[in-house]
Amino acid sequence: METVTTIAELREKLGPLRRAGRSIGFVPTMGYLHEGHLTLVARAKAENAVSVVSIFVNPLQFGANEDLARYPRDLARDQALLEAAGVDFLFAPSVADMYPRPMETVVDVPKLGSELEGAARPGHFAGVATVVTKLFNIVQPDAAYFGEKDYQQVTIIRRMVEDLAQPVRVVPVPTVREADGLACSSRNVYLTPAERAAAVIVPNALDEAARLIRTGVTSISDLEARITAFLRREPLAEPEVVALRHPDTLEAIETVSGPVLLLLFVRFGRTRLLDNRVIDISSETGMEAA
Ligand SMILES: Nc1ncnc2c1ncn2[C@@H]1O[C@H](COP(=O)(O)OP(=O)(O)OP(=O)(O)O)[C@@H](O)[C@H]1O
Ligand SMILES: CC(C)(CO)[C@@H](O)C(=O)[O-]
Ligand code: BAL
Repeated sequence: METVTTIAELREKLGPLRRAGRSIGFVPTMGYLHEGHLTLVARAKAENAVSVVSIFVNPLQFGANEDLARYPRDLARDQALLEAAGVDFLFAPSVADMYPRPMETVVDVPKLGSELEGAARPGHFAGVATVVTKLFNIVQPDAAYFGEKDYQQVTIIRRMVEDLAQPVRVVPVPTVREADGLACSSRNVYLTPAERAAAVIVPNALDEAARLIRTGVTSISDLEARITAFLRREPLAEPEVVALRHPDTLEAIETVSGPVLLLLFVRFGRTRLLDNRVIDISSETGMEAA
């Protein structure tokens, strides 16, 4: 694996490979890698001739009071993991290389980006869309791999790619979980042991929602209230977003009449955990009694 730290050097390395017709698979990350990231990497490697992973903690997507400064970083450990995974190129640029002067240009998907996580983090998704567009322009991948854990993010990126005809195939990858069901996330390291133990309530709430829907609860407001109450049974959990939405458009719906997306943002202390599940009772087995 080669670690490349400048845009110019990466372009120099990838240009001949692209011109030789070798497909490039790209995994953008903010580092501090875990099994979720490594699953995206495995897909990118399996489906492309050349694999590129970026590690860049993007200041544009952090609000003034967020965790940019303390976001976990360990480049040496990440390099060892990516080397072992057989990645071809790690792109780890500095902020000065990505943003030599303040950005005047912004890519925004304002409607999808201003609600749910976007309502709690104003400007976050414009920061994501802008850096992902810039990374796509630098890497020019054939395919880019994103985790479904960040469901709103991948929905926004798919829409951006469609609207702007960006020549990239966006590949969503299912959420990878720890043994107790908690979604792998770099921010899990912020949790105290008590918060980590309590966090299992989040995947359990996804199961509870599926159970309620299977037993015939169809009112969205009823379901949201019952899932919020379920989460509140855990004293360390502070539910911030409990939303059932249309899985493709993220639009609000009133009743369950097909597949529905449950999005959860739950705070434990200062740490916000994300999770989600598309619940489709027509494809779920094991009907339960109410
Ligand atoms: N558990 C997971 N399963 C699959 N993909 C994941 C998982 N966690 C993160 N990803 C994906 O990895 C990519 C890089 O994400 P990022 O580096 O922000 O990691 P993260 O664990 O989501 O970090 P954070 O804790 O800051 O949310 C994103 O596409 C993200 O959706
Ligand atoms: C896609 C991304 C790498 C853009 O900075 C980031 O939002 C992330 O890690 O999910
Ligand atoms: N959603 C992953 C990146 C972030 O939280 O800023």
